Formats: sequence, structure tokens, C-alpha cells
Amino acid sequence: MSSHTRIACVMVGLPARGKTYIAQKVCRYLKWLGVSTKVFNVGNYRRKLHGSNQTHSFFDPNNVLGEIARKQAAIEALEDMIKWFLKENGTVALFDATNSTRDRRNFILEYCKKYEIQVIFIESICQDENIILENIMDVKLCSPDYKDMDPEKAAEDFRARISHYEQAYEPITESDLTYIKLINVGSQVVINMIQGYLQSRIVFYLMNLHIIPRNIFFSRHGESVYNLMGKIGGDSDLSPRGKKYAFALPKLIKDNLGDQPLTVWTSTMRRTIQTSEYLPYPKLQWKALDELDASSCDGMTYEEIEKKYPEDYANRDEDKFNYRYRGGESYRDVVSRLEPVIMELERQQNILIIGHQAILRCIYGYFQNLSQDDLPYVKIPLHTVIKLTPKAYNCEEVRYKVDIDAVDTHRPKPLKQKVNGGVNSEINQC
Ligand SMILES: O=P(O)(O)OC[C@H]1O[C@@](CO)(OP(=O)(O)O)[C@@H](O)[C@@H]1O
Repeated sequence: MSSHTRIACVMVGLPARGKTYIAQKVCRYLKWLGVSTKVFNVGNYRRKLHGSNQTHSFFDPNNVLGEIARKQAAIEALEDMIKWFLKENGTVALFDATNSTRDRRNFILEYCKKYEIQVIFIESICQDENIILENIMDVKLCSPDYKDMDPEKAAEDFRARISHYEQAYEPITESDLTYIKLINVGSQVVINMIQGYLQSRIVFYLMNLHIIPRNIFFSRHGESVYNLMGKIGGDSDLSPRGKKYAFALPKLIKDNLGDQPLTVWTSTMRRTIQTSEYLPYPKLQWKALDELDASSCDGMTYEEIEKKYPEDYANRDEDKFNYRYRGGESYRDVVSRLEPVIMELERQQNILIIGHQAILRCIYGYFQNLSQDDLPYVKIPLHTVIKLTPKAYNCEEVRYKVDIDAVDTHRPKPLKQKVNGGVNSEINQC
């Protein structure tokens, strides 16, 4: 057996308790950190095996055939999960289903034990009727189970499904299990027998989640003197156009937020601090938000780097996410230094981050679930505010371009040369 850590996070709870939301968020967070992670949603297996037009009676615990059919779906999902761990070297799986009886949980536990997979149960308990109702309206009625049904009938059927599960539901009480219970979306958290680094990271992340509506704004600093000269890095001041942008920013934010509270985060560099100058909100400087460290290339133009370090330049183009500047950082390094920022962002409400090109790409990549290939090329133009509004399963995005010219600092993904010297083929430009 391998010494590779394998963790199955097994969701537990009645329908409409946000289990899928939690599973998806944990998956996105861990993938962003570079941990190989996958969600196994038993509902999808059920629909594949038994169709998507089952009414609530399918979920009645007294319906023996329904019970067998549901177990069959769970077994298929479980088998796929094991295959993924073994063949694709997976690290964390999220097993997304109600898993609401002791019997089902023991079955999963025994199955995972055989393959030395650690199991952590994540139970979501919610007694707040409003949250449950919102979840039904926002998420469940759009599910493939109800896609062609009248919304009122669908809600009624879904409520009946919940009461079937309520009849058989056994909350976790077993003291020898590893678990975290999230009660009323994190207003109370109970943890038991959590072990090891990765399990602790998952638990800490879950403890920081909330679902209060809010906006996250991103802006790069105004155009800097170095931007104008085509130089990277440094700690230069804003250009005259950059200063104009700093002056225009408060109105844009106010027009969007009205009198809602906001906190502004900047890096410790002059260009972000100067951009925040006129914003009438509390401000916080983060060293972790400083731009990717190009070290020996700091202060050079891309052309100068290509001339002086042609091999490095080519290596960066080959794998920009992993390329580390000599003595400096890679995008991968930046992602790990930004982890506390992401954690804090999850805890906070309205935030405006005034940052740098590479830094904002990494944070944006987390919220928009970008792959490591695409993340270092995403366009984060100067003099543009990006507003993200977290929704049930994704983030809504609006971009506001301020009408003040600025240079374009985006270098597109280079064209891939064919090995045999043939035609160039373009790869996935952002
Ligand atoms: O990873 P690439 O695409 O080189 O972009 C990062 C670069 O963007 C720059 C501008 O070229 O960021 P910024 O001006 O936002 O601080 C450089 O300082 C930084 O090295």
C-alpha cells in the first residue's frame, strides 16, 4: 500500500442543507492549493442508473425497491471513488450524498478501511427554515430532478422527499468517528478526532465559510511609472494617468455599494497604497499581497529578460504556473503565500483588494475555479474594477472599465512550436 495520504470527506445531512455547496467549495479550495481533489455526487449516479423523474416515494425508507436502487447508486459512486484514488493518485474525495443513516456510514467506512482511506464525515445541520427554503428555491428547483416540473409542485415534492429522509435520519453521535458538524451554517461547529495536516486545513476552511450576501472587488493599482516603461516589479509611483484612476475609484465604488461597509486591502507597495488614497474606508496593508517576486529580473522589461536569460524566458513560457524566477517566486509559490488571504476573504463581507497583476490572477483563479494552465494568463487589465458576487455554486462577475487610458501589460500565452518545425498552432489564449 502507498504512504500517500487519501482522505474521503463524506457529507452527511438531510436534503437542502447545503452539502453540495460545501463539497464544491472544499474541492475548489484544495484544487487551487494543488491538492488532487474530486467530488463524487451520488445523485448524478442515481439519475444515470434510474432516470431523473423519480418522485418523492422513491426516497421513502419503506420503499424496499427504492432503497435498493439508492444503495446501488452509492456503491457505484464509491467504486469510482476508489478507482480514482488508486489509479489517478487522488488525495481528497468529497462523497456527496445524504449518508444519513448509521448503516450507510458504516458501510462507507468499512469500504474505505480496506483501501487505507481516511474518512472524515462533514455533517451539515440546519434548523433555520429560511435558509432551507432559500436553498430549495435557489438550488433544488433547478436540479435535473425537477427541470420540467411546475415550481410549486416541485417544491411540494421536495418537501415530501425531505420528510422521508427525516424519518430515517440519524445524526452522527459515534464518538470514535472523525467528523465535523456544521450547525446553522457555521454558527456552531463541533469537531471530533481530527488528525493530520490536511484534515485540519479542511476543518479550518469549513469553520470560516459563511453565506451572507456580499461583493468582492478587485482592482489593480493605477498605471505605474514602471508599467509605462514596460518594466516588471519594482516599487514605483503612479503615473499621472494612474493618479487620475486613484481619484476616480471612490465614485465607482460608492455608485456600486451605496452606504454599505467596505474594507480596502492593499499590498505594502507604493502603487497600491497610492491607488487607495482617496477611498473613505478602513484600509489594511498585507505583505502577502505584494507582487510576485521576480528577484534578479525585477526592474527589467520582458525583452531585456529574453535577451539576458533566454533559457529562463523560454522555461517560463513553457510552464508559467510552475516557473520560479531565479531567487524569486513562481505562481505556485504565490498561491501558497495567498492561502491566509483566501481564508480571511472567506470570513469577511465586502472587500476591495487593490493588488497586482499576478496576485489578482491567483485570487481570481480561486473564485473562478481556473486551471493552473489558464490562471497565469487571465486578463486583469489596469483601470478596471472586477466585481465578484458569490452565488450558490459560482461567482457572478461584472467588470467596470474606467475611462482613463493605461498601457496593456498582458502577455498572451505564446504560440506552441510544433516539434518537427511545422506550422504554429495556437493554444487556448485567454
Ligand atoms: O506573470 P506576468 O504575466 O509576468 O505578470 C506579472 C507582472 O505584472 C506586473 C506588470 O507587468 O504587475 P503590476 O504592474 O500589477 O505590479 C509586474 O510587476 C509583474 O512582474
